[in-house]
Amino acid sequence: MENESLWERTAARIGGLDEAAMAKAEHKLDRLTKPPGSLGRLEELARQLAGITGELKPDLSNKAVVVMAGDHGVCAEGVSAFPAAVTPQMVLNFLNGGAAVNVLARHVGADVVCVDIGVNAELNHPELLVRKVRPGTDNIAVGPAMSRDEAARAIEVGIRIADELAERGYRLFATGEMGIGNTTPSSAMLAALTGAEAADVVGRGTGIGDEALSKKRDVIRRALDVNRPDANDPLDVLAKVGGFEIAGLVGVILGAAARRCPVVVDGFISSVAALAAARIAPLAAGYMLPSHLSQELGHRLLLEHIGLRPILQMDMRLGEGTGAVLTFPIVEAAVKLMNEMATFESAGVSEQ
Ligand SMILES: O=C(O)c1ccc[n+]([C@@H]2O[C@H](COP(=O)([O-])O)[C@@H](O)[C@H]2O)c1
Ligand SMILES: Cc1cc2nc[nH]c2cc1C
Repeated sequence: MENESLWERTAARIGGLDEAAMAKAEHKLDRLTKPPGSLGRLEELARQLAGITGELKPDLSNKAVVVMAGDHGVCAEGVSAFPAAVTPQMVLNFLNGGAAVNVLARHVGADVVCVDIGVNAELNHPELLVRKVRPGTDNIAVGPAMSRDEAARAIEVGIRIADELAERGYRLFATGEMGIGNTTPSSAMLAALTGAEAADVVGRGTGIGDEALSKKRDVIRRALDVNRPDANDPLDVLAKVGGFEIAGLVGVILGAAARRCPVVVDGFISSVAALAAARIAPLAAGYMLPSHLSQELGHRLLLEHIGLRPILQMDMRLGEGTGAVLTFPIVEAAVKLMNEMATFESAGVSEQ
């Protein structure tokens, strides 16, 4: 429709997985020199990647992790173990290549794309994508994080970045984020979207103690009470109790799915973005690849709601896209196995 915005048009463009390519992948996997199904989740991944890309041999070697950074007004309530000033400091760390995600990205041959979508500082660096919607959200404990229009704009920032990266040849994406305080809006969104009890989905984030944890639970209850987000309207939930980097990642996921590119979903915050993306466009879930199970309380439940089964369990809870980047080699290995292994016929191995 002509009057539809970019995010609505993008969501509408997302199609189902390519069933014919998945059937071909299944047939191919069953001809390889191994007992049927014996490569377990790797076979599942190979099939899904065929369904996503429509190819049995997709070239996924150009990989990027998009790290969206934003600040949160709710930090004023004392919900994090770290001060908000760490957000811009960590953005500079990403740009200087010194953060965990940089090390892991170098290790697996992926690029880190850092985006300022809502950091409360003026940051300049030749490699920083400055797409600031506003320097930080408002405090969700007293009112909405942002306007509906800002939420839509933040989603569209993510869509445009996925588009630009796909134009530059990137084919495999990972979600990453940085934002002191962002486990609070993430838990609020999770409770709002699923109806889960706040107490069951609020964790320790960067490592708060018992006192701050009970304050954080109270802040989330107040945020839901004051804002009354509409569970059936994901944009309303994002605007009222979300964050700019979360909305930006919704856009990255929708943009990647619309271009038939796989996107590996990182930890708790990224998974909340994935849940919101799946509520906006249910078919987008097919383009998501799981990564790890975060230690953050509520992540297991969250992944169950999206239908993602984590591949790794490393007791991580860092964010930045670290778990997703660590999963890249497994994703690439799945494609290689399907294409480089000998078949029973070619290797002269008896099947029975
Ligand atoms: O990805 C996760 O599962 C995860 C779990 C806990 C914390 N984090 C990171 O820690 C920050 C948010 O924690 P907090 O305590 O400030 O809300 C933010 O920068 C996230 O990237 C990330
Ligand atoms: C140091 C630090 C690094 C991070 N990376 C992602 N979230 C983070 C939070 C903190 C506090």
